[in-house]
Amino acid sequence: MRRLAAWSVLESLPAFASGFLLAQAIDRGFLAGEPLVGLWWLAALAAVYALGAVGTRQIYPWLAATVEPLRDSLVADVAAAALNRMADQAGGTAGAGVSQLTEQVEAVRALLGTALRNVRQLLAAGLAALLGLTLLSPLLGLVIFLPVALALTLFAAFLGVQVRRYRAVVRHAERIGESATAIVQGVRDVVACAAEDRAARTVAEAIDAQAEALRSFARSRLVRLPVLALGVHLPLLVLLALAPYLTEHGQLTAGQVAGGISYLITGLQPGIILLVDAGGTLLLSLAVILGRLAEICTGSDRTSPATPKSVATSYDIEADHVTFAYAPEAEPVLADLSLHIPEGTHLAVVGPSGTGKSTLANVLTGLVQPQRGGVTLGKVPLPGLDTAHLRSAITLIPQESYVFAGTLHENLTYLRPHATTAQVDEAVDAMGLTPTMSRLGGYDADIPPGGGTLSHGERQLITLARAYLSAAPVIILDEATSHLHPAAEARAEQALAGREGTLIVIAHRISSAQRAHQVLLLDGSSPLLGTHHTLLDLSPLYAELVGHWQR
Ligand SMILES: Nc1ncnc2c1ncn2[C@@H]1O[C@H](COP(=O)(O)OP(=O)(O)OP(=O)(O)O)[C@@H](O)[C@H]1O
Repeated sequence: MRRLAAWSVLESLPAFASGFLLAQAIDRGFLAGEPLVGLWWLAALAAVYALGAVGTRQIYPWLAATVEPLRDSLVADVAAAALNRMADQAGGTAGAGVSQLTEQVEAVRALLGTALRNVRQLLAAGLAALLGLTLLSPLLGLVIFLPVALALTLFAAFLGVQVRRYRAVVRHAERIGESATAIVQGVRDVVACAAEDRAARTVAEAIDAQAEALRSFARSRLVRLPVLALGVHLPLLVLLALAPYLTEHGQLTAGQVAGGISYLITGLQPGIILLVDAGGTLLLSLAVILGRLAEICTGSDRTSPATPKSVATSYDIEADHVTFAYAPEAEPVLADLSLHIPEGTHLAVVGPSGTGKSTLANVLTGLVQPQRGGVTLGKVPLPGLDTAHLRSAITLIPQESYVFAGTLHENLTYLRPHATTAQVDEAVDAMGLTPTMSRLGGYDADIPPGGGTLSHGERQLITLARAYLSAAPVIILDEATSHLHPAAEARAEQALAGREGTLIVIAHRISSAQRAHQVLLLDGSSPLLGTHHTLLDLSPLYAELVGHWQR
C-alpha cells in the first residue's frame, strides 16, 4: 500500500502541475507575445504527463501484490468459517455455502482492484488539483475549497445510512436465495402437500422485502444531487463569476483563470463525480460484502448464539402439567395434562371427537409448544433437543397419507433412505403390502403425483411400512389406519407394536385400545389412564365409546 501511495504521487503529478503550467504558457508565452515560450511550457506539461504515465505503469504490479494476497487470505478464512459452521448444522449444504461465499470473495477482489485502480487514481488527481490550485492562487484555492469541503462532508455524513440500507439489500437478496433454495430442495414435499401457494408466498415475501429495501436505498442515494451541485457545479460557477472582477483588480491573471478552470475540469470534478457515483456504489458494495464476510468469519451473523442442542439417550416420554390452547384467548384443548409413557409402551389414545387427541400427538412430537408445562424425551425437554434428532426419534403418521411422486421404493424408504432390500422386504411383508407391490409391478414402480390408482388403504399401508422401516424409537399413529379393514389394521398395529420402542396409537376402533398396554381417555376435562378393562369399569364415557364402536 505504501508503494502504491508513492507511485500515486508520481501518477498525479500532471493533475498537480497542469493548471500551473497552462497558466505560465498563457501568461508568459501566448499573451506576452512569446508563442515559443508558451510552447516550451506546454512541452513541459507534456513531459509531466509522460512522467505520470511512468507512475501509472509502476502502479500495476503493486495493485496485484495488494489485492491477490488479500483475496487468498479471505478465501482461506471464509471457507474455514463456513465449513466449521456447516459442520455444526446437520444436513448443511457445505458445498453450496462455500461456493456462494467464495463468489463474494471474488467480488471483493474485483471491487478492491477497481477501487484501487480507478477511485484511487481519480481521488489522488482531485487532491493534487486542489493543492495545485491553492499554490496557483491561494484565494482561488480557498473559494473552491469551501463548497468542495461542504460537499464531501455531506457525502460522508450520509455514507453510514447508505451502507446500512445497502446491507439490508444484500441481506434480503440472500434471504431470497435461501428461501428459494429450501423450496427447490424440498420441491417433492411441497408438491405432495399441495403447498405450492404457500411456497410461492414465502419467496414473494422475500422479494417484496428486497424491493422495499432497494427503494429505501435508492432514496438514500438522492444525496448525490446536492453533493454534485456543491462539489462540481458550484466551484466552476464561482470561479467564472469571480474571474472578471479578480482579473480587473489584478488579483488573477487570465492564465491563472484558465489554469484554475483546468484544475477544476480535469482534476477535481472527475474525482468528485467518480467518488459520488461509481466510487460510491463500489465502496458501498465493498464495505457491505466485507462486513458480511467478517460476520460469517466471526459467527456474529447468527441472530442468537448457537446453543449446543442435546440428543436423548433414552425414550421415556413425560408430559408435565401441559396446557395448550390454539390462541391466547381460546379455551385450552389440553389443560394441565401430566402423562408418563415409559419407553416400550404400547399406548392407545381414545376420546370423543375434538377432545385434543391430534393436538396431544403434536405436543408430544414437539410440533407445537405448550403455553404452560413441557414435554421431555429421555428427560430432555423437547425444545432443548437437536431438531434432526427429535425428528428421527419420533415418527408421526397422520391420517392423511403422505405419498409423493417417485418410485414405490423411494416412498417406502423415505425415513430410512439406506435401508437394505431385506429390511424393505420385511416391512412390506409385515404390513401386508406384498399384493399391492405385485399389482404395481415391484419396488421400481412409479407412483404419480397424488398417488395415482392407489386406494386410500394402500396409501396408508405405504406410510405404515415407512414408519416400520424407520429407525424411530417412538411411533405415533394419528388415526393412520382409518382406511384399513379391521384385519389389516390389526396386522399392521401388531407388527408395529412388535418392533422395539414405543407405539402410541390414536385409536380409530376399539380393537386398537384392546390391543394396547395402556389406554388414555381424553374427555376434555380430566384425562384418565388405565387398561381397557380398568377404564371400562371406571369410566362411563369409555364404556359409552366402546358401545358406540361395537355397534
Ligand atoms: N390448528 C388449529 N387451530 C385452531 N383450533 C384447532 C386447530 N387444530 C385443532 N383445533 C381445535 O382443537 C380442538 C381439538 O382438536 P384435535 O384435532 O386435537 O381433536 P381430536 O380429538 O384429534 O379430534 P378428532 O377425533 O375429530 O380427530 C378442536 O376443537 C379443534 O377444532
